[in-house]
Amino acid sequence: MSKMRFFALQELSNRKPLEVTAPSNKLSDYYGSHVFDRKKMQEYLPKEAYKAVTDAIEKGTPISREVADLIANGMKSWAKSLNVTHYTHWFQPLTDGTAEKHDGFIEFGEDGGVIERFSGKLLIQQEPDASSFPNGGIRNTFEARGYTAWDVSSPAFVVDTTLCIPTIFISYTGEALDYKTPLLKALAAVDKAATEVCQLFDKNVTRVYTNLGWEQEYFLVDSSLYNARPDLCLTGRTLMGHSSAKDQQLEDHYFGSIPPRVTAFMKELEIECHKLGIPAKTRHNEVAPNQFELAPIFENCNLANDHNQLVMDLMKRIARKHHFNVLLHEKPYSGVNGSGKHNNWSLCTDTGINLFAPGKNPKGNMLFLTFLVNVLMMVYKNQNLLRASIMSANNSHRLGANEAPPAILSCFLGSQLSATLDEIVRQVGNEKMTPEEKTTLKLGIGRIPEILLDTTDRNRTSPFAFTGNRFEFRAAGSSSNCAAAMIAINAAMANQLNEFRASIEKLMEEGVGKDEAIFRLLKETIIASEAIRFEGDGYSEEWKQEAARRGLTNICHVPEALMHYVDNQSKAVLIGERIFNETELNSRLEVELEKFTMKVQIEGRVLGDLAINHIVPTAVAYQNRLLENLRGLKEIFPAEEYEVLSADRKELIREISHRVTSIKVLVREMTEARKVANHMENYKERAFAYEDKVRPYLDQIRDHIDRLEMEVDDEIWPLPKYRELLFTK
Ligand SMILES: NC(=O)CC[C@H](N)C(=O)O
Repeated sequence: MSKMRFFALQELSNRKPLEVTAPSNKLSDYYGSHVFDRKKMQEYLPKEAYKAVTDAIEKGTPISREVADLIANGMKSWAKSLNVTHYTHWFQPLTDGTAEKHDGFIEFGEDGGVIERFSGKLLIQQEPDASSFPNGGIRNTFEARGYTAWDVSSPAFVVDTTLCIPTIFISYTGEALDYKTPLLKALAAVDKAATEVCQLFDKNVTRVYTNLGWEQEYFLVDSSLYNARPDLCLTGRTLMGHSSAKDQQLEDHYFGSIPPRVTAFMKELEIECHKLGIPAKTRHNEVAPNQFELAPIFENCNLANDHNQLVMDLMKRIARKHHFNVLLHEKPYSGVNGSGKHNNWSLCTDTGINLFAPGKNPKGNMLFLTFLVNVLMMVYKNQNLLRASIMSANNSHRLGANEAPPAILSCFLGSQLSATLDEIVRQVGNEKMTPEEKTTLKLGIGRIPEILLDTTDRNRTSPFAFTGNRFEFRAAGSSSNCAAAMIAINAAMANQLNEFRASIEKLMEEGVGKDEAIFRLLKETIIASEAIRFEGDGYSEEWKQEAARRGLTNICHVPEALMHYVDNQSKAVLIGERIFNETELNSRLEVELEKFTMKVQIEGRVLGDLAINHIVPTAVAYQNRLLENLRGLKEIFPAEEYEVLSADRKELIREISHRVTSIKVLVREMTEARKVANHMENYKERAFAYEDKVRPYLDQIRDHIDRLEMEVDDEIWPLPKYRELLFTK
């Protein structure tokens, strides 16, 4: 093993950036070339089939079997033009990735000869085995079979020689087993609720779309080094490793010049993204050494999320070509920045209004303020659901550490906008407002665009920050499926908007005018949600105390945070808005808890193995060399001098012994703790036991190993060190 580290370092010295050439100098020549978009549909589909697809996308009308056959045939013809041989339903089970099973177009024709066919039936629906994917107990109670069904709103695309059809994935009995199904429901719920609120202001609005712009952070590490670190290979993070003398202290990596091998990787990644119609736009070095970011232009949420899933997959594949491994884990290295996947979220009407951007007149601004204030209330009431939606074994290492938002939810608005809200509270009285009062208020509200233009500040420490025309949910983790956060946020927003509208209608029924009803309710909501507004440093210790005083929750314990998926408020939102039924919600919780348990279990096993089979033998070998040295010293020096000369080595031998013993004891105890937890019948108890009883050992064992790393001869240390992992370009 120890040789691996040195082979790896040797191999590295010969690496060169790969040559990457774009298919054309003009991006538009190949942008979307691998997507069955509207233009290609028009070209490859008969008129009636084209109309059926666009109707299905826009109005949700079902597609008949006959038409599906026509569409499938057209799709196949297009795919053949790209030398495609296989097709697959492409879906997003509750794992950390996507799923696909390729089938060839090959079939026997009537005369027994071989033909290539793709039927409407296969396009629309397929039946993978649901029991082999995480299903949170649904499979135990029902049949194992599952269905994948075509999501017409996301276009088919070609990767390599396979035609991929985005689908939802449900059980035989109709329960969602994926991220896409509830996401589509949450998007529909917020569409309906937001449209109804918009109609209080503007009857022309008939739909509200959700936009998502994600920012994918990641680390790259040379494949040779990666392969020499079993912990990286098996858990996605380093379970040990003393910090490098230099890491990100000098802040010299962020936005720095991108290393040539990385540029080559990024270029190829972007080309592949563009072929797939993924509007990749921004690339840069992130804060930690060897950390980078890719961000596209925002898109419709469902499509944006498919694209993010696709990008994560592309990254892994393209990185390998460039002799890199991409680390999507939220915290691959302790002590330096982790990786987030900030979700930029906005709502937009079919009349072209961004509901999180101030309007051109007081009326438009009232609409903006209404949505803004409802977001604050949504976050305030659903802090626990929002946290549950992004909490995981991985992300728990990131939250609250090295420039990542804390586990406390709060909203940053910027001081000016915040002051405007306070002003509304001040100006709206408890009595009926006079026309003059209303005019003054509206005038004030009318000034919002000017205010925002110059003064939208940024606050990197806020988990839910307003950034001028959208909100940025910064707590989401780099390896996660954005859908988890988007389901929670959009469902919660739908719920909040429904309540808001109901309250307005009630006031209006009681004879209060519409404007006044809105003002009053805005005031009430601003006051009620005040605790969630925070403009200061979200990383500071004071904020933790202040947040506690405000009654905000701060839950770092993973199972405890996840349990809030099923608290009363979360149920009111997720079941109330019909995103999940009771069974689905419980199964989701079970999947998340089990995922947590298994990740910690794997980490425990890997660490145990590395500690006992790699680190302890290395430490003992070094100790033997020290002993040898002592014996030599003793031979040639008089006793008194020997005592003086050998003192430090004796101390080191003692120290190494102490650490080796501690590691052995701790690994044994950790294994016992795992056994106890594994025997627990109930998955909730098991997850709690893993958090409370198993996980603490990981840090304790690591601590001894990291100290040994500083003591043992570098030449025999078996695992690539942080300085090598972080600084090799
Ligand atoms: N520059 C940045 O925005 C750092 C973000 C940080 N990597 C995170 O985990 O969220």
